[in-house]
Amino acid sequence: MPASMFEFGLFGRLRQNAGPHWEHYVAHPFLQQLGAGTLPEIAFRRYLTQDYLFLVHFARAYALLVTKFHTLPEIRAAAGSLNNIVAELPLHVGYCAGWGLNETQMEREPEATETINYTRYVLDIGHSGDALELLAALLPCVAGYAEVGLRLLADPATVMEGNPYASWMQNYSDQGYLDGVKAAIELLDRVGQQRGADARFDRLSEIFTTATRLEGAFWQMGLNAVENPVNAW
Ligand SMILES: Cc1ncc(C[n+]2csc(CCO)c2C)c(N)n1
Repeated sequence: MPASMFEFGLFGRLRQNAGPHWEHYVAHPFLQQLGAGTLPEIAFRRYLTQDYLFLVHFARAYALLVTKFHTLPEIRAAAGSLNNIVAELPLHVGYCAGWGLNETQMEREPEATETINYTRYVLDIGHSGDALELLAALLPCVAGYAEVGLRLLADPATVMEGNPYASWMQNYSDQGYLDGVKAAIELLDRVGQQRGADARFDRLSEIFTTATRLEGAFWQMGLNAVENPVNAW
């Protein structure tokens, strides 16, 4: 995927306006350790079990987006993303199975405050705003992980061989996933043109930047489990 995918259009402007919060998200120390293969397993387990719960609520947010559209191409695009999220879950279930955790146990894991903050924020934007505001809340998640995956693969400090997190990295640089991201960025542009994004940019940017900050906090939640394993499991 060319870098221009992330740098132009409405997404590019929102990303740019998020400034250091975006950089903190896509180059977080959690990711540097993950790429090097040195991330403590407890940090990754904390992240991944919470991400399972996160994705369940994110699927709900995409279902909400479907209801906000009135044309079949848009409905198809939102439903496609919903399907992609559901498709992402086997990766989580597979990792957790390796640690003796089955899906029922994952469902029962108490939600961390970081998970509640992020998912309920997005759902609140979805309930109180229109499709464009909801897309601004969803895009840091959808497109940010593509940037994360591509950066990790391009980083000379990344080690693939023997890295227990290699399949996680591959998942987010897979061509099928990147095609979905391109479609999501284009959908944001189209909906933005229809619904007056220029006049609403400040509010859209506030939403996008808040979701970006919540992504940074989500990685940090994983790292915090190293210092505080009592609350981690
Ligand atoms: C905290 C958190 N943020 C982003 C993603 C990545 N992600 C979630 S839904 C989705 C769309 C599927 O096309 C993507 C890429 C994640 N797993 N966890």
